[in-house]
Amino acid sequence: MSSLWQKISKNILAPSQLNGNQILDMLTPAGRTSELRRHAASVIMARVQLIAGLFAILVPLGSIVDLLVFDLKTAANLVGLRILAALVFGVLAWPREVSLTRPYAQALAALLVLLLVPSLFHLFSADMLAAASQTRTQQLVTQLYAYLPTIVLGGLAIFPLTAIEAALLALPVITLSLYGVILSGQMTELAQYGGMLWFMLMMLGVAMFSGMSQCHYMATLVVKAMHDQLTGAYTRRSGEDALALLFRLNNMSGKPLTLAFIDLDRFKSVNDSYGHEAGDRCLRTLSDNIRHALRRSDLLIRWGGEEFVAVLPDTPPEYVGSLLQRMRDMGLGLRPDGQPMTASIGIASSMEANTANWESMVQRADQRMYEAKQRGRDGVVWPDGRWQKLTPVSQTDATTSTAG
Ligand SMILES: Nc1nc2c(ncn2[C@@H]2O[C@H](COP(=O)(O)OP(=O)(O)OP(=O)(O)O)[C@@H](O)[C@H]2O)c(=O)[nH]1
Repeated sequence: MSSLWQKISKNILAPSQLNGNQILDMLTPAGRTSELRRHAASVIMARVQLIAGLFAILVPLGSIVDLLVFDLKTAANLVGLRILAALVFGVLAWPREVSLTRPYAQALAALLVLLLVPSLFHLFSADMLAAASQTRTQQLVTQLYAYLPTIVLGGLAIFPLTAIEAALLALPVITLSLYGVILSGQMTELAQYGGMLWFMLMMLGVAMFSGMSQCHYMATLVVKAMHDQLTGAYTRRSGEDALALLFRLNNMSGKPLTLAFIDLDRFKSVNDSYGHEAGDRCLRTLSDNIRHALRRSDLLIRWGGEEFVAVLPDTPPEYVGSLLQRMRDMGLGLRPDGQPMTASIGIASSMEANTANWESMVQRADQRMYEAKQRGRDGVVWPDGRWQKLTPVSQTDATTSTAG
């Protein structure tokens, strides 16, 4: 058993360089970050809408086959079912607002409806089709209808789903399909019945593997695209998206959102005197230290070269004092000459008058940071215009000893 596991880990897992956490992430969505969840939701929703749009057109067109192959009553019933299905597909394909609070649940619900429509179609038509299948052509078309749920399971393969999600979504499809088969009395012989089930499970297996590898690929891409390579903070672009979302969410719930615009002081001199590599190390240390001081719910965005924006949801400006205290206790890191790095900080709050959007918040925080520079650096300018020195001279030595 242990040699089998060794072979699997050496030949299957190792080449793809997956660690335990990544494998777990492909099995269950439990550990997904909110940004990954949001991204997966938008991919799933876009694909559901695309397929539903196609089906809304193609499903009614299939009526031609029904009218050519079956008697008028059966064909009319099938056309009725097709129109109903096309309507549901049309509703699914209709452009809609993405849920702000639960986009992932919304996407999975839409996907479940997409999967259930063909399965229900099969369930409601199976009995009627079995009774109406007299000729060879009719039997052939009926058999094709019986493969609908299997095709649906195969279609799951295009969605970035974890193994457990794919299995749970497949469960109602398989159950309805088997129920339809039993109901129609088409496949009473065990061999045929089992063969059908086996085929469905194979399709599900393929869909699970495809979904899992898409999950892994998506996670790798999202992390790479959203985070700055050097500092690990959010990139400006992904940070703006996250900030826009947090602004809306905090506004909706009436909670305050606070921004701290942080700009390293006299950073050019580090590059000029010690080189770009040393400057990069300082930026990494600064980012690590700020992130350590932040809470899990806060974001750090690298806004530009040595400028960072800390986004603090559900935080009134007066609570930012404790963040600054933590940053002060930890220090921002040391310059190559051993001196503590300092920063100028501007604070802005969503609770200030005339704060229509996040852009105006960033603009205010930026202006206040600039003001902090002009007032001597190493300090904070608050929304009420108050100026506060960040590292009192008497504490500089203590900061030096704990920093970096
Ligand atoms: N090493 C390194 N330097 C960078 C990076 N991005 C921007 N910089 C440098 O950051 C420096 C910013 O300098 P300035 O805008 O003049 O600001 P400053 O020297 O920090 O002075 P004040 O902001 O006025 O305190 C420039 O020398 C940039 O080249 C980076 O990714 N790595």
